Amino acid sequence: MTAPTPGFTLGPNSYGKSGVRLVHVDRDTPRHVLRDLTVHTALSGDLDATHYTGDNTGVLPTDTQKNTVYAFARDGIGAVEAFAERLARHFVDTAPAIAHARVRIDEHAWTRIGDHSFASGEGGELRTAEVRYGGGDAQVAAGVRDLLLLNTTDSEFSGFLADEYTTLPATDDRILATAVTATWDYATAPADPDTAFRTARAALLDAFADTYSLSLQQTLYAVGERILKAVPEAREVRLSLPNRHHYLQDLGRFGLDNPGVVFQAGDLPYGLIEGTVRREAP
Ligand SMILES: O=c1[nH]c(=O)c2[nH]c(=O)[nH]c2[nH]1
Repeated sequence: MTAPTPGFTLGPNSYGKSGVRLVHVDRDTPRHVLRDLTVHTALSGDLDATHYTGDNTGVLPTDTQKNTVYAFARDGIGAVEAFAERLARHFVDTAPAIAHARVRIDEHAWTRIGDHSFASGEGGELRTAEVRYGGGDAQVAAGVRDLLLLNTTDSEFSGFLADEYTTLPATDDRILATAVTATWDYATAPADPDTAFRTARAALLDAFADTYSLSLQQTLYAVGERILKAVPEAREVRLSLPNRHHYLQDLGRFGLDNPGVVFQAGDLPYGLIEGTVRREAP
């Protein structure tokens, strides 16, 4: 379809429902299982008409997309990656104008405190999944967001470039703290996405805990490499690591020493260290 006004054209576009809040209770046994998800859908395809003329023939409403999330949840959810893929395939395979679907899911953790009682997960960590489907194989990614990690020692930062604006002192012992966002793409979908997720998360934690860090960049690489080693299906890991600075407080004013005991947790600004670690073709 041609654009209504010569000289202008529609660029890439998508539409969907963001923030679909879904809570699922499995009551099959007295020990209930609680799942708490936020689902985001984004569809694209042959949608020139709605943009150019308001002809909505090909538009599957975002309200319908939201309803589909709830209807599909009635059968159970399973791994978030699998649930996202079910939805993505449905939208593309049933809506004629829709050629591509991206479904993202954030899973909110609840900690069991009884058969039907739960407490909120610590630190607000989310498990994330993202599926892109355009016919053929789905592309599946998994990850975590806001996973708070902190090492009280085994972290240095020195030897950096210094110019006339540099005031940062070199340190051979600092707190290293971050809120990890990590996403790993699967080259082939793992047979058991929950096990793959747990393996990747454990590798991430181990790498953070046992890497003697000379920079957060070095830690980023170590974490990414450890995930790729632990999960053979993972092809690439993308990491975003805010440096949650902790400032040693000068207690000399009060006649007190401070051998790495009392810190101010910084807020803004923060360093943001981001990078991708890839598996090379053999
Ligand atoms: O691990 C670090 N990497 C940096 O690039 C950086 N820059 C900075 O001021 N502190 C740090 N820490």
